[in-house]
Amino acid sequence: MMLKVEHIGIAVREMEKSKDLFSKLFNKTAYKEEAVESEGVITSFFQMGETKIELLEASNDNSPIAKFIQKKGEGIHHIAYEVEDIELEMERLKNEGFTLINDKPKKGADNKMVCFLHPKDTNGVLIELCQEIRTIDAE
Ligand SMILES: CC[C@H](C(=O)O)C(=O)SCCNC(=O)CCNC(=O)[C@H](O)C(C)(C)COP(=O)(O)OP(=O)(O)OC[C@H]1O[C@@H](n2cnc3c(N)ncnc32)[C@H](O)[C@@H]1OP(=O)(O)O
Ligand SMILES: [Co+2]
Repeated sequence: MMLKVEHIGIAVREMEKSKDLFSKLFNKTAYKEEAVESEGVITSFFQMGETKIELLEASNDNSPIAKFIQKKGEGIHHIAYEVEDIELEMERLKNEGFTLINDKPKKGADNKMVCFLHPKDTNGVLIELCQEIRTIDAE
């Protein structure tokens, strides 16, 4: 079951410049900056009540963020939903006919396991599912 919008991902060219911009806009600083090598991204998170804004800069030319910005420019990249049990949700969505981009959950940022649904099945919106990594899961 999808619990809430966990974060909205925004693709940016220059993290420092965008962090300053969003810090001014939100009147608060990012609570975390984290590189996710496997995704070719550097992320910065702003807590916005129940949800977050995730800024994403490409850390290499093969990054999906580099390709996105090259094609569409900076802007909203994805919507992430928090789920209770990511494997169960992936199974449900696969049975509903959605295309899973990764067939197993993978380590994301901010202590989450994540998976993505292809935007061709979701009205052109890249959807990310995330489940908090609970210590028991990590053992
Ligand atoms: C995991 C760390 C962090 C976290 O929160 O924990 C992140 O969020 S990391 C975020 C970056 N990682 C990803 O986005 C992984 C999932 N994305 C992908 O696998 C690709 O970007 C994919 C498959 C969505 C597109 O890759 P492809 O090589 O096929 O690129 P194309 O430009 O050819 O795109 C094909 C088609 O999809 C449209 N597209 C691409 N990206 C998006 C997007 N973000 N939102 C909406 N639509 C998107 C693109 O326009 C093409 O459509 P077409 O009609 O053919 O032009
Ligand atoms: Co994300």
